[in-house]
Amino acid sequence: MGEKPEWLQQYNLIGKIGEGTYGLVFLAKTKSPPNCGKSIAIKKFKQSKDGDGVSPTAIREIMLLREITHENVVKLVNVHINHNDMSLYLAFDYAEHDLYEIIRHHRDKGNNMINQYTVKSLLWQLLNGLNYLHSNWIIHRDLKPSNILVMGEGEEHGVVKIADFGLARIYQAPLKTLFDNGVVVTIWYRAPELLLGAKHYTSAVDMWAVGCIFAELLTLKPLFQGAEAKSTSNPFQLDQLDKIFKVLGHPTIEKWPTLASLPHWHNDVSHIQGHKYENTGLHGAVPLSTKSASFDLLSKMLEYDPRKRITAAQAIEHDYFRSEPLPGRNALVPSQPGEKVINYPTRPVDTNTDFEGTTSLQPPQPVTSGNAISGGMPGAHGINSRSASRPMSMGVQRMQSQGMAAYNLTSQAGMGGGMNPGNIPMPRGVAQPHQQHHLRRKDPPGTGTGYPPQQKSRR
Ligand SMILES: Nc1ncnc2c1ncn2[C@@H]1O[C@H](COP(=O)(O)OP(=O)(O)OP(=O)(O)O)[C@@H](O)[C@H]1O
Repeated sequence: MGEKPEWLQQYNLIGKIGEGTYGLVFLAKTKSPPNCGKSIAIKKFKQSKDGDGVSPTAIREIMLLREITHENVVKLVNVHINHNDMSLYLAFDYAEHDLYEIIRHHRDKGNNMINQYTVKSLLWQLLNGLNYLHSNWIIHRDLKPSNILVMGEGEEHGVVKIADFGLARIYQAPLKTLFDNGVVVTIWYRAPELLLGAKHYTSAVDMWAVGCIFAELLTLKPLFQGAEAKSTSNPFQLDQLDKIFKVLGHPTIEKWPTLASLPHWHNDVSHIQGHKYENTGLHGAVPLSTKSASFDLLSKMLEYDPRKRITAAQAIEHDYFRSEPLPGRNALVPSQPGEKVINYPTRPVDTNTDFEGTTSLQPPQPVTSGNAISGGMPGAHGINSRSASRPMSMGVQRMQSQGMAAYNLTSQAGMGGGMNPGNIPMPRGVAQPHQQHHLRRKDPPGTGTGYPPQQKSRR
């Protein structure tokens, strides 16, 4: 194990909490005031095989991410670059839960459905955060249940935080390279225009993913669970399209005029255009009345033509959110008086893994302090079944990290080994337009949205 980097000395490293596309995620606690004992999630980004460092483009993007401040977007609190190997560490506010685990918890309890109030509150806050990101010209591009975090006990209990935003752009540059590694990423939430070969991402791809997640919250099952084709440099995923068409029917040129210009629409004519899909309909896949506001909203999120797909700004104004039960800030409170509070499992922590990813860090220790952790950490003595069956076990292999060109940090004034965003205020309470700190990029008008007034009392 190497020397503990100097910047890390401000934290007590507790252990590993997860592993994703870009690297490992650790739980740490701040040592000194004012936030002594506060839980922090530190992401260590993988090095490329060549040991390349952080690219100038990545640095620029990260500088922008530091300015993101919204109640429904996870806060990037610190950036560290390890000069020895030019590896990158991002420190985020810690969230105890995520939608992947919440959905799994309900499924494991015998398909015990998530209550309507919780579904609506989770969805509204997800859209609220997304509206903020889109307003700042940030497209997430990899929205899925494990990237949608929910705060544990404390002042922000039950508040949704979007994670991993902007990272796809830093590490995945052009769409094509996503597939060049010959490994597989989750495609269940991928929009049809991307599956059909569209070269550019628009914010509509995120809205498609939200539609898939909405349906999954309602049914506890992924809506379009395609089998991923491996080792292809081609984003065309026939099985995933097949799953979509089985539910929604074929897209047509009449309804989606630019369809004909998408490369893969022509590539496999016999499969794509020739196949007949019988008895299709979204109503068969979700337990919603076709006349309900929820069905209307879901259909608008799963609109084939990305230009007609509902935007986040439009969605938060939809009638679904204006009818009972109204959405609230704490999505995890019981929806009815007398209803039982659900104790979602806390994240297990592997205390045997250090920042190098392998060595024994310290003897296993109970983790009880800190404001974001509730009810102890059942997995504090090693990874338990919860993390063992993270998305990897859903048959999804991980994409390897992209190479990062070496970057001479000394040329960047003020970018030392530790870069604290400093005094960006974190809004407390429900995000209001005036509380949102927009990025330097140009903001379109009318972008911020608070809860509808009648919802403010709900906790
Ligand atoms: N700020 C955070 N607080 C608590 N847990 C987090 C935080 N950010 C990420 N995690 C958790 O760490 C784990 C790994 O996250 P990561 O984003 O690296 O991968 P992923 O979302 O599972 O997959 P991918 O990176 O491939 O999209 C997930 O369980 C995720 O919910």
